[in-house]
Amino acid sequence: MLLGAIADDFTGASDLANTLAKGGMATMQFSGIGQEIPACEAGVVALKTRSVPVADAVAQSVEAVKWLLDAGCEQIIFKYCSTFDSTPEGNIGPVAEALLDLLGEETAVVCPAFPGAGRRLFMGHLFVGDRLLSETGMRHHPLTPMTDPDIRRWLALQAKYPVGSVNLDTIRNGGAEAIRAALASERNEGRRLIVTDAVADADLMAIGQAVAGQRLVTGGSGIAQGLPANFRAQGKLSASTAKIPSAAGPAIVLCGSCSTASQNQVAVYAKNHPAFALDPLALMRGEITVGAMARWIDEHKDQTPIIYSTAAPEAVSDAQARFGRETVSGRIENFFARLARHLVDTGTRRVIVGGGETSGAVVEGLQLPSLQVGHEIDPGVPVLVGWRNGPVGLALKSGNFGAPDFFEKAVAEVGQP
Ligand SMILES: Nc1ncnc2c1ncn2[C@@H]1O[C@H](COP(=O)(O)OP(=O)(O)OP(=O)(O)O)[C@@H](O)[C@H]1O
Ligand SMILES: O=C(O)[C@@H](O)C(=O)CO
Repeated sequence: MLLGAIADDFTGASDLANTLAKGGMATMQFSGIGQEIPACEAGVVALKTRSVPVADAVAQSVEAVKWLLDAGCEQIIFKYCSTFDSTPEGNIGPVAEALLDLLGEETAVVCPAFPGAGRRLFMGHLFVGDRLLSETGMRHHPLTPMTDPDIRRWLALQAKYPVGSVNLDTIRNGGAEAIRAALASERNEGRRLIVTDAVADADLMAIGQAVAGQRLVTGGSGIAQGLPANFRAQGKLSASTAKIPSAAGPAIVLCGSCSTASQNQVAVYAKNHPAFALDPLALMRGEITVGAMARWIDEHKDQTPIIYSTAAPEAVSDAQARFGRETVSGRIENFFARLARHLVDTGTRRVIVGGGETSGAVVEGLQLPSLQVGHEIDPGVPVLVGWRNGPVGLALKSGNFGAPDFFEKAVAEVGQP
């Protein structure tokens, strides 16, 4: 393995794995660490550290990076959300600093930009589409409300070392060489985490070139766009990547995401497929069992049904107020995980999941330690293949990613070699 990465959630991991695979690296996604490592050039460890206490996030991240270094990785990516999901305490700053210390590096770029998904960083300010981050729904995120679009200021709250920046003028006027000089100048001023602008893929390619040989790079999946070329230039990549195995058989769509994009995607898919709305209140009362759900799915399996807990914000708040946020989330995630395991053990071979936490629960429920990464379905969402009594095809969709017809496309593409 040449390039190793840790991602702070599961859909984020497959987003990054997708970028590396598109860049021509044979890429694997790992659920946690410690498993046997199949032959690959890039490996992305999916963690669930976005919203855990700072000390846990740091400890898990350091442990995972040590594992990647033992596997031979020359460069490490710390992948976080393209909307910089974090609180004034962390976890992005403290994890990045712990990794700088571990790797013996003085600086690392900080670049959440992902222009393909509308996330652009200009003069240190993060935009989603044409709005500043703090003017989008992210302002009201239940766990990581993003109330300041100035990533330099937000990161400075979390970081113990001074924060620096490289702006777009430098990138556009001088390319990789100017970026390297600007990073060196920031380092000489004692600034260690360097917020680096990028509004287009070409900016990310230039930054990628500039950070060749640096041990740590941090950002959204966009920051990885320029990295495979560095390894290719050194003749380290194999010319051909192995095809992923096909996974033929019944498919199921499971959506636990309540994002605006997911609500629309569920509505579009439900027009042409059997759809079961999982009522959290009925689930809490024990009125819905995995067995009964599986029987309903079996009756409709020829039409690839969708099971979703996706609901409008008022319904989500109502369920949370009655039972507590953690309890409801945990019950729904646990239900999806057990359902997925039951279905896969009884013949389902393709599983499409909406939502980062939901995806983490399902992959852990299916006990899939390693996933091969195939082609892209929509920006940031690749086809994956794991192994549980044979190949299992998957797509793990981040809440806000994907076109309105994402689920239909995923059903058509997941399982294809
Ligand atoms: N109807 C509901 N009421 C209360 N909680 C719900 C409901 N439906 C889903 N949830 C919970 O909300 C959370 C949704 O998080 P998840 O990460 O899966 O989606 P997301 O936040 O849209 O995706 P991402 O993290 O990729 O942006 C899960 O913990 C899920 O169990
Ligand atoms: O970067 C993103 O937006 C996604 O990969 C993600 O992390 C969603 O949770």
